[in-house]
Amino acid sequence: MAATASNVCVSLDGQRQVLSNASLSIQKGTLHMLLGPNACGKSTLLRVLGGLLKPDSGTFSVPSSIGYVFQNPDHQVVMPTVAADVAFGLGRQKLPAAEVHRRVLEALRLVGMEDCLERACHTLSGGQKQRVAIAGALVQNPQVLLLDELTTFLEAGDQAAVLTAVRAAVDGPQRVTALWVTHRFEELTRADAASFMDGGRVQMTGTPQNVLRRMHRMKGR
Ligand SMILES: Nc1ncnc2c1ncn2[C@@H]1O[C@H](COP(=O)(O)OP(=O)(O)OP(=O)(O)O)[C@@H](O)[C@H]1O
Repeated sequence: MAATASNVCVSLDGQRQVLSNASLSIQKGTLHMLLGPNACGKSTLLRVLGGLLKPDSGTFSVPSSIGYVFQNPDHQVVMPTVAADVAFGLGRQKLPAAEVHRRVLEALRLVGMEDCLERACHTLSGGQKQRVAIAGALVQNPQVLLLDELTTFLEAGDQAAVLTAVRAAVDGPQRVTALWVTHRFEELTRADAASFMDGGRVQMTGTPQNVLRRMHRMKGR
Protein backbone atom coordinates (compact mmCIF):
# COMPACT_ATOMS: atom_id res chain seq x y z
CA MET A 1 0.00 0.00 0.00
CA ALA A 2 1.17 3.54 -0.73
CA ALA A 3 -0.78 5.13 2.11
CA THR A 4 -2.96 3.89 4.93
CA ALA A 5 -4.99 5.32 7.78
CA SER A 6 -6.33 3.11 10.52
CA ASN A 7 -9.02 4.15 13.01
CA VAL A 8 -8.01 7.79 12.86
CA CYS A 9 -9.94 10.08 15.23
CA VAL A 10 -9.79 13.88 15.18
CA SER A 11 -11.81 16.31 17.23
CA LEU A 12 -11.66 20.01 16.58
CA ASP A 13 -12.74 22.78 18.95
CA GLY A 14 -11.73 20.35 21.67
CA GLN A 15 -14.97 18.37 21.47
CA ARG A 16 -16.74 17.81 18.11
CA GLN A 17 -15.45 14.67 16.42
CA VAL A 18 -14.63 15.33 12.78
CA LEU A 19 -12.96 11.98 12.07
CA SER A 20 -14.32 8.96 13.86
CA ASN A 21 -12.29 5.81 13.30
CA ALA A 22 -11.54 6.70 9.70
CA SER A 23 -9.64 3.95 7.87
CA LEU A 24 -8.37 4.02 4.31
CA SER A 25 -5.87 2.09 2.17
CA ILE A 26 -4.53 3.44 -1.11
CA GLN A 27 -2.83 1.03 -3.48
CA LYS A 28 0.50 2.00 -5.02
CA GLY A 29 0.38 3.52 -8.49
CA THR A 30 -3.36 4.23 -8.48
CA LEU A 31 -5.56 7.30 -8.76
CA HIS A 32 -7.90 6.93 -5.79
CA MET A 33 -10.84 9.32 -5.40
CA LEU A 34 -12.42 10.27 -2.09
CA LEU A 35 -16.01 11.47 -2.15
CA GLY A 36 -18.69 12.31 0.37
CA PRO A 37 -21.09 15.03 1.48
CA ASN A 38 -19.96 18.47 2.62
CA ALA A 39 -18.18 18.55 5.96
CA CYS A 40 -17.90 14.74 6.23
CA GLY A 41 -14.16 15.02 6.91
CA LYS A 42 -12.46 14.43 3.53
CA SER A 43 -10.03 17.37 3.73
CA THR A 44 -9.34 16.62 7.38
CA LEU A 45 -8.31 13.06 6.51
CA LEU A 46 -6.08 14.44 3.75
CA ARG A 47 -4.48 16.86 6.21
CA VAL A 48 -3.75 14.00 8.60
CA LEU A 49 -2.11 11.97 5.80
CA GLY A 50 -0.17 15.04 4.71
CA GLY A 51 1.22 15.53 8.20
CA LEU A 52 -0.56 18.88 8.63
CA LEU A 53 -2.78 17.70 11.47
CA LYS A 54 -1.99 15.33 14.30
CA PRO A 55 -4.82 12.87 15.01
CA ASP A 56 -6.08 12.29 18.59
CA SER A 57 -5.77 8.56 18.06
CA GLY A 58 -5.29 5.97 15.33
CA THR A 59 -2.34 5.40 13.04
CA PHE A 60 -1.39 6.34 9.52
CA SER A 61 1.44 5.57 7.18
CA VAL A 62 2.62 7.53 4.12
CA PRO A 63 5.98 7.73 2.35
CA SER A 64 8.29 10.59 3.28
CA SER A 65 7.93 12.28 -0.10
CA ILE A 66 4.45 13.73 -0.47
CA GLY A 67 3.15 16.44 -2.80
CA TYR A 68 0.10 18.42 -1.69
CA VAL A 69 -2.04 20.49 -4.08
CA PHE A 70 -4.97 22.55 -2.84
CA GLN A 71 -8.22 23.84 -4.31
CA ASN A 72 -7.05 27.35 -5.14
CA PRO A 73 -3.88 27.54 -7.29
CA ASP A 74 -3.54 31.27 -6.52
CA HIS A 75 -2.42 30.21 -3.05
CA GLN A 76 0.34 28.01 -4.47
CA VAL A 77 1.52 29.52 -7.74
CA VAL A 78 3.53 32.42 -6.38
CA MET A 79 6.43 33.12 -8.75
CA PRO A 80 6.26 35.45 -11.79
CA THR A 81 6.88 32.82 -14.50
CA VAL A 82 5.89 29.18 -14.94
CA ALA A 83 9.51 27.94 -14.97
CA ALA A 84 10.41 29.90 -11.83
CA ASP A 85 7.32 28.67 -10.04
CA VAL A 86 7.91 24.98 -10.78
CA ALA A 87 11.62 25.36 -9.87
CA PHE A 88 10.70 27.06 -6.59
CA GLY A 89 10.24 23.75 -4.76
CA LEU A 90 13.76 22.65 -5.73
CA GLY A 91 15.37 25.77 -4.28
CA ARG A 92 16.53 24.14 -1.08
CA GLN A 93 18.26 21.28 -2.91
CA LYS A 94 20.97 23.50 -4.49
CA LEU A 95 20.97 21.56 -7.77
CA PRO A 96 22.99 22.67 -10.84
CA ALA A 97 20.96 24.97 -13.12
CA ALA A 98 20.93 22.40 -15.96
CA GLU A 99 19.46 19.75 -13.65
CA VAL A 100 16.81 22.19 -12.39
CA HIS A 101 15.88 22.98 -16.00
CA ARG A 102 15.68 19.27 -16.91
CA ARG A 103 13.42 18.46 -13.98
CA VAL A 104 11.19 21.50 -14.50
CA LEU A 105 10.73 20.60 -18.16
CA GLU A 106 9.98 16.97 -17.32
CA ALA A 107 7.34 17.98 -14.74
CA LEU A 108 5.77 20.47 -17.16
CA ARG A 109 5.70 17.82 -19.89
CA LEU A 110 3.72 15.51 -17.62
CA VAL A 111 1.02 18.14 -17.18
CA GLY A 112 1.10 19.22 -20.85
CA MET A 113 2.55 22.67 -20.15
CA GLU A 114 6.08 22.36 -21.56
CA ASP A 115 5.39 25.13 -24.10
CA CYS A 116 4.64 27.62 -21.33
CA LEU A 117 8.04 27.73 -19.60
CA GLU A 118 8.44 31.51 -19.80
CA ARG A 119 4.76 32.44 -19.57
CA ALA A 120 3.84 34.95 -16.87
CA CYS A 121 1.73 33.07 -14.30
CA HIS A 122 -0.85 35.83 -14.11
CA THR A 123 -1.75 35.21 -17.79
CA LEU A 124 -2.70 31.54 -17.23
CA SER A 125 -6.24 30.19 -17.00
CA GLY A 126 -7.38 28.61 -13.73
CA GLY A 127 -6.81 25.12 -15.12
CA GLN A 128 -3.36 25.97 -16.48
CA LYS A 129 -2.43 27.44 -13.10
CA GLN A 130 -3.64 24.29 -11.40
CA ARG A 131 -1.47 22.21 -13.75
CA VAL A 132 1.54 24.42 -12.87
CA ALA A 133 0.79 23.78 -9.18
CA ILE A 134 0.73 20.02 -9.91
CA ALA A 135 4.05 20.31 -11.81
CA GLY A 136 5.45 22.15 -8.77
CA ALA A 137 4.56 19.13 -6.66
CA LEU A 138 5.77 16.57 -9.24
CA VAL A 139 9.18 18.21 -9.72
CA GLN A 140 10.09 17.07 -6.21
CA ASN A 141 9.51 13.40 -7.18
CA PRO A 142 6.80 12.62 -4.65
CA GLN A 143 5.65 9.04 -4.19
CA VAL A 144 2.18 10.22 -3.18
CA LEU A 145 0.17 13.23 -4.36
CA LEU A 146 -2.60 14.53 -2.10
CA LEU A 147 -5.06 16.56 -4.16
CA ASP A 148 -7.84 18.54 -2.51
CA GLU A 149 -10.73 19.50 -4.80
CA LEU A 150 -8.52 20.65 -7.65
CA THR A 151 -11.33 21.29 -10.10
CA THR A 152 -13.95 23.08 -7.98
CA PHE A 153 -13.39 26.45 -9.66
CA LEU A 154 -12.69 25.12 -13.18
CA GLU A 155 -14.74 24.91 -16.36
CA ALA A 156 -15.19 21.56 -18.10
CA GLY A 157 -12.19 21.97 -20.47
CA ASP A 158 -9.80 22.93 -17.68
CA GLN A 159 -11.23 20.21 -15.44
CA ALA A 160 -10.50 17.56 -18.10
CA ALA A 161 -6.94 18.87 -18.62
CA VAL A 162 -6.19 18.74 -14.88
CA LEU A 163 -7.53 15.18 -14.64
CA THR A 164 -5.45 14.17 -17.65
CA ALA A 165 -2.35 15.69 -16.02
CA VAL A 166 -2.86 13.69 -12.83
CA ARG A 167 -3.57 10.52 -14.82
CA ALA A 168 -0.29 11.08 -16.72
CA ALA A 169 1.61 11.36 -13.43
CA VAL A 170 0.05 8.12 -12.17
CA ASP A 171 0.58 6.24 -15.44
CA GLY A 172 4.05 7.70 -16.14
CA PRO A 173 7.48 6.30 -15.24
CA GLN A 174 7.34 7.74 -11.69
CA ARG A 175 4.17 5.71 -10.99
CA VAL A 176 2.93 8.32 -8.55
CA THR A 177 0.02 7.38 -6.29
CA ALA A 178 -2.70 10.04 -6.12
CA LEU A 179 -5.46 10.58 -3.57
CA TRP A 180 -8.00 12.99 -5.07
CA VAL A 181 -10.81 14.57 -3.05
CA THR A 182 -13.75 15.61 -5.22
CA HIS A 183 -17.44 16.43 -5.29
CA ARG A 184 -17.78 15.76 -8.98
CA PHE A 185 -19.17 12.33 -9.79
CA GLU A 186 -18.13 12.52 -13.45
CA GLU A 187 -14.46 12.55 -12.39
CA LEU A 188 -14.84 9.03 -11.02
CA THR A 189 -14.64 7.65 -14.55
CA ARG A 190 -10.90 8.48 -14.57
CA ALA A 191 -10.18 6.81 -11.19
CA ASP A 192 -8.80 3.35 -10.49
CA ALA A 193 -10.54 3.12 -7.11
CA ALA A 194 -12.75 5.23 -4.90
CA SER A 195 -13.89 5.60 -1.30
CA PHE A 196 -17.05 7.13 0.05
CA MET A 197 -16.92 9.00 3.36
CA ASP A 198 -19.77 10.04 5.60
CA GLY A 199 -19.99 11.03 9.25
CA GLY A 200 -16.23 11.21 9.73
CA ARG A 201 -15.43 7.72 8.53
CA VAL A 202 -14.84 5.86 5.29
CA GLN A 203 -18.03 3.92 4.63
CA MET A 204 -16.96 2.07 1.52
CA THR A 205 -13.99 1.48 -0.79
CA GLY A 206 -14.28 -0.22 -4.16
CA THR A 207 -14.30 0.26 -7.87
CA PRO A 208 -15.52 3.69 -9.04
CA GLN A 209 -18.66 2.00 -10.46
CA ASN A 210 -19.54 0.33 -7.14
CA VAL A 211 -18.97 3.51 -5.15
CA LEU A 212 -21.09 5.50 -7.61
CA ARG A 213 -23.90 2.93 -7.36
CA ARG A 214 -23.81 3.14 -3.57
CA MET A 215 -23.95 6.94 -3.66
CA HIS A 216 -26.90 6.95 -6.07
CA ARG A 217 -28.74 4.46 -3.83
CA MET A 218 -28.20 6.77 -0.85
CA LYS A 219 -29.46 9.79 -2.79
CA GLY A 220 -32.59 7.87 -3.77
CA ARG A 221 -33.51 7.20 -0.13
N1 LIG B 1 -9.67 24.19 11.75
C1 LIG B 1 -10.93 23.85 12.01
N2 LIG B 1 -11.55 24.26 13.14
C2 LIG B 1 -12.81 23.91 13.41
N3 LIG B 1 -13.55 23.10 12.63
C3 LIG B 1 -13.01 22.66 11.50
C4 LIG B 1 -11.67 23.00 11.11
N4 LIG B 1 -11.39 22.39 9.94
C5 LIG B 1 -12.50 21.71 9.59
N5 LIG B 1 -13.47 21.87 10.52
C6 LIG B 1 -14.79 21.26 10.50
O1 LIG B 1 -14.62 19.86 10.36
C7 LIG B 1 -15.65 19.31 9.56
C8 LIG B 1 -15.03 18.53 8.41
O2 LIG B 1 -14.35 19.45 7.56
P1 LIG B 1 -13.63 18.99 6.23
O3 LIG B 1 -13.10 20.22 5.59
O4 LIG B 1 -12.69 17.89 6.54
O5 LIG B 1 -14.85 18.38 5.40
P2 LIG B 1 -14.95 18.04 3.86
O6 LIG B 1 -15.62 16.72 3.75
O7 LIG B 1 -13.63 18.19 3.20
O8 LIG B 1 -15.96 19.19 3.40
P3 LIG B 1 -16.16 19.91 1.98
O9 LIG B 1 -16.55 18.85 1.01
O10 LIG B 1 -17.29 20.86 2.26
O11 LIG B 1 -14.88 20.61 1.63
C9 LIG B 1 -16.53 20.48 9.11
O12 LIG B 1 -17.65 20.55 9.97
C10 LIG B 1 -15.63 21.68 9.31
O13 LIG B 1 -16.38 22.84 9.60
